[in-house]
Amino acid sequence: MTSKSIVALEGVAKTYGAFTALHPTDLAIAEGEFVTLLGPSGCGKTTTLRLIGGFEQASAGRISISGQDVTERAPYHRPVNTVFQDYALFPNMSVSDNIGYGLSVKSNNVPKAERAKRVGEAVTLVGLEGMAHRRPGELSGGQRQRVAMARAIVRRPRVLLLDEPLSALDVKLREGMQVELKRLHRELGITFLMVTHDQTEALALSDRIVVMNQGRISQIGSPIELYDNPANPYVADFIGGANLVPAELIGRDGDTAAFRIGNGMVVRSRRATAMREPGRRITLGIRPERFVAATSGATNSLECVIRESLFHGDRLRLELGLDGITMPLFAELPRTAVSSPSGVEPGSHITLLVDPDDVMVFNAKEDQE
Ligand SMILES: Nc1ncnc2c1ncn2[C@@H]1O[C@H](COP(=O)(O)OP(=O)(O)OP(=O)(O)O)[C@@H](O)[C@H]1O
Repeated sequence: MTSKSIVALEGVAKTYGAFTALHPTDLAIAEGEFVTLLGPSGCGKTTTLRLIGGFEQASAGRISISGQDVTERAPYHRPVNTVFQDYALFPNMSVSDNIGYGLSVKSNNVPKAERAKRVGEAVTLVGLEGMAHRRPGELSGGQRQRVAMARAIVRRPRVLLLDEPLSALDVKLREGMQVELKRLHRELGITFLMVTHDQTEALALSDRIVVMNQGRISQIGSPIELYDNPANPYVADFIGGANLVPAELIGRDGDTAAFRIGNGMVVRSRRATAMREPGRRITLGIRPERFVAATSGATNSLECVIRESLFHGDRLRLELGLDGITMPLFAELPRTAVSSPSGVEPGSHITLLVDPDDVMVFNAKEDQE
């Protein structure tokens, strides 16, 4: 753990009987960071959060918060607080009583006047002025979410744990609350650790994202690092999406390597500087939005058959067939890039080009990561 880490996991693992939900994991989170645990259902992100919160006991390893070993401590004796997915509000208590509850319990008995002051501040911070006397049943989903946030921050934890905090909200409200979360993080200056399976949310909010896969950390990085330089095909596909195509190295010309895909088509990449051995099998990654419509025969162009075209407002998402490649490829083009309506009819042909700087190259073995 570095001196600036506020949360540190060293070799932390969790097993349930014979099943390993979290393999031995190291993770260091700096004070004030907004870190997101991201991954598909079952990858171990909630387990990691619950281990830090103290709701699960680690099977191995050590968890430190603010430099203190809390591995054996109960949730209430850790300087963290959790916002739960379902908010877990008391239905018969007012908004202000819900928010102040944590301050009034025996182990954390804050004097009444101080309690009222802190609750008032929290109510203002989350924008619930005028609603302090309502019960949760008299609030909208977004307002209930704000109560849950206020209740978690009123105890002034060093670290706020957020378990899919926006998942109960509809899409429009979610976007609004994402802005709120970001603002709260900035104003409070405390460390946020959030779990989500929504990559857009993770990209929009986080200083760093921890991408998890099958109980292991697959990559940690800033949103830009993960999008621009994914370490493996799993991250490339999970963050932003990528066409992953098996390929074979033909040779290279200076900084540009040439690969064969499908029935002999050639794709060039400038992102494979170390690869020299012709015949080497790798996986190419091309993001759908990196394709541009081109004229036939251009360098690094692919002749594709349009299988399906989906209208996305200003963009079209095309499902494409390539000779000798069984799985479909996807391209996202500006609507204006496809001039005639018949150009997107299923069965019609299109030439797509990709810049060699945008062709990612992964070792084939990394497919498993
Ligand atoms: N109490 C438990 N007993 C047995 N297995 C469990 C228990 N809790 C979690 N698991 C298993 O551990 C794995 C990781 O679960 P976890 O809840 O951390 O996943 P997750 O990535 O948060 O997924 P989700 O987004 O669905 O919540 C899953 O396969 C899950 O079935």
